[in-house]
Amino acid sequence: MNIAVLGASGGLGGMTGSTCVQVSERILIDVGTGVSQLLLKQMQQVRHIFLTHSHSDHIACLPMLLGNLFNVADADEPVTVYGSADTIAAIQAHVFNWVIWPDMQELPSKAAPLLRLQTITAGQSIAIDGISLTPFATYHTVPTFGYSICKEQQHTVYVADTGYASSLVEQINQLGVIDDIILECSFPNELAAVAKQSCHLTPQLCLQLLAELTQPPKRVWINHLKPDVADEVHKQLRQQHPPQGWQVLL
Ligand SMILES: Nc1ncnc2c1ncn2[C@@H]1O[C@@H]2COP(=O)(O)O[C@H]2[C@H]1O
Repeated sequence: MNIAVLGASGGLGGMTGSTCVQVSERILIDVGTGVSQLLLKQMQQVRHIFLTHSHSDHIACLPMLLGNLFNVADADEPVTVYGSADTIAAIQAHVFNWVIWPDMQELPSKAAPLLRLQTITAGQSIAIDGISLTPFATYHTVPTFGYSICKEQQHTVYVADTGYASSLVEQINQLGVIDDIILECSFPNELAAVAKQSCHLTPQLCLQLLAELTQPPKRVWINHLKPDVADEVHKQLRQQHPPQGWQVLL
């Protein structure tokens, strides 16, 4: 996998920070607390941020990351934040509202802003620096995108937060040959009811989803374990064996 998962936890207090995936020096998916793995100079290189959804474990550090870009990004090379219409509307209303954080779409000036918010739709590919990112809908409590990422002849699918749904299986089956899939597994099997209610996966549901993929991914990476139940999820993942195995991202 030629992509760095800087934050693989589904919350706070885990082995790593919360969700942040570095696709390249300039491209991130989500800005959870895992972004703090980057040095200041590395943060200042980021210009494209793809959001999966509006939950705070995925956007918590977005305002402060933009703060670090204030003196380096400019109208010639602004920061673009991409997301579904729902996600963009949520961060506009609840983050960049001058109360939680200044609206950086108006700074340093409305004419030449630091930040652009760009709505994207499922199936719409965005190409940046030879890398293509295509969102698809997952099954979660708020509208959520996973991303199909094609980079250097490698196809990685970052599934993001999701529960089990046959519609998700169909979506992934349409993505073609997958080298690496990054799948969430938030709760242990005995919390299946909580997983169902909050639209997340358990080890059993991960196995079921993988078994239903028509072209099995070459490698499976698991993330987004909830910190308070992570030990049990680890144990259950070790006891179950999809054909290609799976690795838990820390
Ligand atoms: N009924 C529920 N619906 C949604 N989220 C819930 C519920 N119960 C607990 N939660 C927690 O709230 C969290 C919100 O972020 P997540 O979706 O990552 O994970 C969710 C769960 O850990």
